Amino acid sequence: MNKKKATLLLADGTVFTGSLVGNHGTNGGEICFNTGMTGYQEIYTDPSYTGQIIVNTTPHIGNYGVIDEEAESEHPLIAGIVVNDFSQVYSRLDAKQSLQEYLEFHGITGIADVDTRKLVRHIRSKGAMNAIISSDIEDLEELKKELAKVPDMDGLELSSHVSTKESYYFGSEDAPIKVACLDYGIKKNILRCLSERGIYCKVFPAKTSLAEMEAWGPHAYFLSNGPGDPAVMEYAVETTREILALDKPLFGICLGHQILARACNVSTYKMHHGHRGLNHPIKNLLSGKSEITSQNHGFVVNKEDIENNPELEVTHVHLNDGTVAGIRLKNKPAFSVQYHPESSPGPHDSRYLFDQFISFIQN
Ligand SMILES: NC(=O)CC[C@H](N)C(=O)O
Repeated sequence: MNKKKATLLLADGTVFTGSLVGNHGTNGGEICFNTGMTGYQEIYTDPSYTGQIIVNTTPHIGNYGVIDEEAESEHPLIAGIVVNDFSQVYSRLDAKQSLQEYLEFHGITGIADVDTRKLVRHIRSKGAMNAIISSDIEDLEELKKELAKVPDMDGLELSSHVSTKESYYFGSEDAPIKVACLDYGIKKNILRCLSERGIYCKVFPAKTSLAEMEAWGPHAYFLSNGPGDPAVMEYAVETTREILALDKPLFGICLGHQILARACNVSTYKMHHGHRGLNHPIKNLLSGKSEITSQNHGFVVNKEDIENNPELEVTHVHLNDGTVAGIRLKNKPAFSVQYHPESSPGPHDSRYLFDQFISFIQN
């Protein structure tokens, strides 16, 4: 097969060449890598990756095609993909489409035949940075100019752009518990995990006022995952403070965890290259048990700020680097985790957190 050439240029000037996959074009974003061996479709459709170029460390991508049920949102919002061995053919009876067709349909540009081990080692040592993929522009000077236009993830607010425009319902209307979910870029599997446990969800746009959500009469609140920098989401922090004042149960995942922390005057900061994969070890400090978790974050909450805050407690730590992976409020039914108990993809070790949320609501 005749492959069209593509170029990947990193902000520090490093160049990789390979072949085009997906739609032809030029697109930039923050480059990051995910170490999961499965789940490319869920990863590409997770709204938290908006504006990011994803490098899959697992070499074989596309081999099982795509299937509607595995999309975590309606459209992939990623800025591109970088893979080693891209499979144009797929082997799965249920698959609807090839990954090539899917990426083309959604206008996503990617590059294959890249030495992804070398690239990942580079990102690991140099840290997160912007990059650009192009199948159209070969001139590096011209590509550098395009790359310079790509915004920095540090200080970027994206949630309000990816959030639902209108509120909607998820789950059974007859379910006994009503939870208001603030959509900062919510993954579908979170809604499935909640509704499977007897929760009727109403998903609200990121900037909905507390009064509008309270008018529905929810028993509890949920703060979703999402893209961008939590430090520039003052609107979400304000609403979260108002929710906390109600004393209703509150659960936050990933970006939602960072927002809850910020609402308690805890700062957040950008990590060197983040945590993205399906086998991140976490220790639950309350039970003493470890969990293998699914993760996708580039920002993290400040541990010292939590330790200096008498209202807060660190409940989970990341065993690779000691960063905070979970917190709770000591005097309120509010808690959050930096990782993904809904996984999809990933192990199900942390699903108990949804049950914990239910028990907070029932008590
Ligand atoms: N998955 C998420 O919610 C990501 C949160 C945030 N955008 C980060 O990168 O840290």
